[in-house]
Amino acid sequence: MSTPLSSPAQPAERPATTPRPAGRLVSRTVGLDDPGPLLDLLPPGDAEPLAWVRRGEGLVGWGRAARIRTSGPDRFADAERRWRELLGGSVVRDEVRLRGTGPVAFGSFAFADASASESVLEVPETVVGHRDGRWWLTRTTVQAPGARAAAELPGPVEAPAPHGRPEPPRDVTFADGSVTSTEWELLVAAAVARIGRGDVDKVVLARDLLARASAPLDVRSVLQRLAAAYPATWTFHVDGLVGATPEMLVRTHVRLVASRVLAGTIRRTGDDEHDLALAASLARSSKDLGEHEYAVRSVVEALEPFCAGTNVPESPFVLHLANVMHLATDVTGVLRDGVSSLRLAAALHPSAAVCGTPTGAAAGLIADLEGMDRGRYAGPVGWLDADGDGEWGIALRCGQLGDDATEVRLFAGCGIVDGSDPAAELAESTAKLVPMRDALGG
Ligand SMILES: C=C(O[C@@H]1C=C(C(=O)O)C=C[C@H]1O)C(=O)O
Repeated sequence: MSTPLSSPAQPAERPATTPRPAGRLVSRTVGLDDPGPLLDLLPPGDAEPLAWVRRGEGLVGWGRAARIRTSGPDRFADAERRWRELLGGSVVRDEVRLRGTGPVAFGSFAFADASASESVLEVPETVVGHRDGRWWLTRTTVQAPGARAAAELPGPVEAPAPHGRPEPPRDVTFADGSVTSTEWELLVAAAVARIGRGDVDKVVLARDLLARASAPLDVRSVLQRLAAAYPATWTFHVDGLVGATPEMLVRTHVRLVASRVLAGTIRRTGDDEHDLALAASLARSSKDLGEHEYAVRSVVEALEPFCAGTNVPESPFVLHLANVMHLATDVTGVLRDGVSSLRLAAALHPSAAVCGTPTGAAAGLIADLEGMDRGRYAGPVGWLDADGDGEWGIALRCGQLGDDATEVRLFAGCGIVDGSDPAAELAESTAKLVPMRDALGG
């Protein structure tokens, strides 16, 4: 957890790569009986547990077998190359052979090329996974060069057991981040003016909020609350970035690829009947449909070069979450050949859902207007396996813990198009902060 809470806009003054851990990766996966809810298995003592869970399925991990840190414009390619290097000469015994078995790396990548935040791939010592009625445990070690790997495959371990309830966050207070609400509305107005001048068609502007707790937060409690309140999302924690995202940038399994695109949002009122009427109006809103179309197009255009065919539904559906509803489109495709999920995430990032259209001009406008480093917010977060398959969500509805875990920097952003109203966008961003605020008890 080394990401600073302050947000310098200049690039990191460190080499783009750090030396990889030398040695041979040795990994073994065995089947398990139902060990209980995945998030309950995370051990209390581990300050950096790893999680990727939706509706009780997914992966959790702890302990560290290896860590890859990188930054800059080549962060995706660099991380992937070093993951491949680590796997070169590895010894893997996988007795389960499902999606997510064998050695896996959890990852989180910075939004911007120039970000001061590092991007990471974390290879845990222990992973417990659950999918389609099966459970498994993977143990991974990186052995010193020259060790006799076959003789040292990690042996069977005790089945993991649920731990007691983690301490909930206490006395959390919230303060403005880089800009106040009023200042942010002015930034939105400035963005609308730039759209009016024809500089961009759409730009996604974000703001941050600082949460402070009176004692270090137990991230397991935040994860459990998020997962309970937002079951349709992917609840994640990687290297201090914790959240529950509804948006799947890209998921691959063998040659199938899928992406869930979200753009176009309306707040929920809590009154079901009224919310249904709002959902219908969202599905007819030309502003939201236009904003959504930009996002879908950016994903399809980025995927097409890798696909033998894609399937794009003609119109979006409305995804209902506890705090907001989104226009959503599930894009699917068949991949041409062995392209990894991380390579695809790199090609899709940043989609118009979190950056804008056209991408380059929107990214420039974000850098000009936002006045903060997004860190790993709105970057890809997820996991990949030894075959390159994996799941990469967009890190939304999340916060970055500070070094001592008493501070969390929360983020939320909104797509701005011609005619966007600053007050309405501020209200939308406030609604998008609700999952993390509630999980922190605020
Ligand atoms: C940028 C965020 O959300 C994105 C923007 C949306 C919008 O503007 O309608 C909807 C979903 C996400 O793609 C965020 O939650 O911070």
